[in-house]
Amino acid sequence: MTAGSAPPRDHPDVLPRRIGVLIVNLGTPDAPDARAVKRYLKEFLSDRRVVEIPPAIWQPILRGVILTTRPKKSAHAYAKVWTERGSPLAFHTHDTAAALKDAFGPDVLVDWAMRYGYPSIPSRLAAMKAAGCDRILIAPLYPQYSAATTATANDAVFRALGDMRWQPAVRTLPPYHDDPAYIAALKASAERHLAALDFAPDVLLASFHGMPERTLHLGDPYFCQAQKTVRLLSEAMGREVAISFQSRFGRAKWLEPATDTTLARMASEGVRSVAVMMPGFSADCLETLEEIALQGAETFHVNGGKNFACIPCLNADSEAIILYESLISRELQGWLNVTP
Ligand SMILES: C=CC1=C(C)c2cc3[nH]c(cc4nc(cc5[nH]c(cc1n2)c(C)c5CCC(=O)O)C(CCC(=O)O)=C4C)c(C)c3C=C
Ligand SMILES: [Fe+2]
Ligand SMILES: [Fe+2]
Repeated sequence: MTAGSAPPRDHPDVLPRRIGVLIVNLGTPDAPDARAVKRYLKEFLSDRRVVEIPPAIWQPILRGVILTTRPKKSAHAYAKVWTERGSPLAFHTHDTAAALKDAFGPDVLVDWAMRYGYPSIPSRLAAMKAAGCDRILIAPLYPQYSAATTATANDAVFRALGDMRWQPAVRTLPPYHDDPAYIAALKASAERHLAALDFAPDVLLASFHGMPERTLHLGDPYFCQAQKTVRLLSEAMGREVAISFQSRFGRAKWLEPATDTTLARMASEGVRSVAVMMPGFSADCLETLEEIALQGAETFHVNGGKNFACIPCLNADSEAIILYESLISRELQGWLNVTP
C-alpha cells in the first residue's frame, strides 16, 4: 500500500489506536449455590500456580474429596454475603473500573476481568483489541505479589496473546505493596472508618490472605511484602499495627500467625476491642465479609473480647480511585502524556 492510497478491499480494518487498561481480580462464583461454587472451585483449585501439588496426586483429591464436600459448605458462606448486585468481589471490581472510566482521557478504555470465571481475561482482551487497543496495561489488583495471584493473572493474559496474530503491546502493573500512594490510601481509609466507630480499638490488626509457608522458602515475596506494607502503614499512622494470615486451606503449614488464633488469643489475654483491616484484598469478598466480619467477630467475642470492627477494603471508595489513578497513570507513561 502506498502513502495516501486507500487500503485494498481485502485489507483488515485498521481502527483508531487506543490504549486499554484491564483491571484483573481473582474471580467468584456466578451464584451462591453448590453447582456454581463447584464450577468455580474446580477451575480455581486446578490452577497449578495455586495448588503446587503434582496433578497426578492433587486431581484425585480435588475431584474425590474437595469438590464433593466443599461447594455446599462454601455456598452456604457465600449466601451470607451475596447481595442484590451479586458477589461483592464482582461488583466492587466492576465499580472500580467504572469509576476509572474517564480518568485517563477518551483514548484510554478501562475494563475489568476475572482470572477464574467471568468476565474472562481472553474475552475482555479480545474486546479491547476489537475496540482498537494496540497497547494494554494489565492491572492485577493485588498489592503484594504472589505466584498464586499476580503471576497466574499475567499467565492467563500471555496465554490469550498466544492465540493472536496481531498482538497488542502489553505492560503489567508491578506489585504496589510499598508505594506511598497505597500506604496513603490505606491510612486515609482506616482513619476514616476508625473515626466512625463508637469505640477506640486497643489493637489494629492487618489480616492478609495466607499462603502455604513453603512458598516463602521457594522464593515467593508475598510474606515479606505483607510485612513491609504493615511496617510502612504503622509508621504512617503513628501506631502499632499487628499482622496475621487468614483463610487457611488444606493440611500443609501456612504462614503464621493465623488470624483466627490471633483473635482468640488477644481476647483471652484481655484485649477488649479490636479493629481488623485487610490490606491485601483490594475488594471485599467472601474472605473479608464472612470469614472476618462474621466468623472473626464471633471468635473474638466467645473468647471474651467486647468490641470488634471490620474495616472495609478499599473497594471503589475515593481513596482507592486516587490510588489507582496514580499507579495507572505512572504505568501509562510513554504511551500517554499524563502526569501521575
Ligand atoms: C491453596 C489454596 C489457596 C491459595 C494458595 C490462595 C491464595 C490467595 N487467595 C487470595 C484471594 C482470595 N481467595 C478467595 C477465596 C478462596 N481462596 C481459596 C484458596 C486459596 N487461596 C479458596 C478455596 C477460596 C474460595 C472460597 C472457599 O471455598 O473458601 C477470595 C474470595 C473470592 C470470592 O468469591 O469472594 C479472594 C479474594 C489471595 C490474595 C491469595 C494469595 C495471596
Ligand atoms: Fe484464596
Ligand atoms: Fe475462606
